[in-house]
Amino acid sequence: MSKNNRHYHHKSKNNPDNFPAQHLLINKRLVLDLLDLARIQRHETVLDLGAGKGAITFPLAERAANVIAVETDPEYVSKLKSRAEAGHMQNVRVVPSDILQIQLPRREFVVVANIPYSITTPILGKLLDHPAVPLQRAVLLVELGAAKRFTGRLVRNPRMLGWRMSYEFQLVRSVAPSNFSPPPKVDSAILVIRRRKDPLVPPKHHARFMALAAHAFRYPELPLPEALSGVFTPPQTTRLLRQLGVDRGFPVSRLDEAGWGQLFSAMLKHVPPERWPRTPQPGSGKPKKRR
Ligand SMILES: C[S@@+](CC[C@H](N)C(=O)[O-])C[C@H]1O[C@@H](n2cnc3c(N)ncnc32)[C@H](O)[C@@H]1O
Repeated sequence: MSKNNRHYHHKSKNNPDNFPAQHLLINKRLVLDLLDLARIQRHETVLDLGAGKGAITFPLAERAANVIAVETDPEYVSKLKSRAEAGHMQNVRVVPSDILQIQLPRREFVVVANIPYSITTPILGKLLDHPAVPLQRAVLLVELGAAKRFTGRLVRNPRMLGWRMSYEFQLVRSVAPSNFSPPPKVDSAILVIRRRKDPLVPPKHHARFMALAAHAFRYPELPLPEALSGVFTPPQTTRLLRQLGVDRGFPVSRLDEAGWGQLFSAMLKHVPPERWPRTPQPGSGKPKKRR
């Protein structure tokens, strides 16, 4: 082992905080369940984000055309590489990078991963913020609390709403800490994310929809008419509420994705563009210094 490797060995094993969230999967049945849920097809490219020693990577390689295993811990990276070489698995590519820095495939891909829980939202953001990213499905192990938030009936933030307009989220089941080594302190869950065949917002209008959602969620507790004030006129709001089948006190956070789809189409159709909420331009929030 080189000096460098020894250093990392020491870092990752004796001081796990340097590589957080190294809770490796030890239940092979659970790995197979994840692969079954992902319905991998022979021609597909699959990403394993936070590949560890390859508990998911190598079973994936038996089913998919290409597997991209992303891992930052150099000790695990070299383990992954030697295992792929020893098994003559030419369809496994090990990418020694931070998940948040990688370039995602330009062609359709799937993700199956036991991700580092500490960066769950940034990972989902990378995968789901831009509908042009060709993610088809993701089967993820995440913290149970996070899975509940992503699948809950109430949506209180525009980013999550944006994701849910293009993807369906399903909490399949909870997973006990005993399935990992070392066991995490929290319960986990299998979260499945599937791209909608018909997105509720056409990708070309995504930025416009996000501006409307940001406007409406300024105060997530507000009833719908107040949340939409400044966009729809009072008579338009009355018609919209009737169309959605809700009353004037209905909180904006309770509107479901289909309701948001209707609301957004109504805006495009009936509201003149000068009243559509604008996405703030970078830097536009700060007043310019006077010379
Ligand atoms: C929960 S473990 C899962 C390991 C393996 N997939 C398994 O199930 O046994 C998460 C892995 O992600 C790696 N990791 C943590 N942060 C990362 C990051 N920002 N980019 C890439 N890998 C990361 C850790 O080193 C760890 O191996």
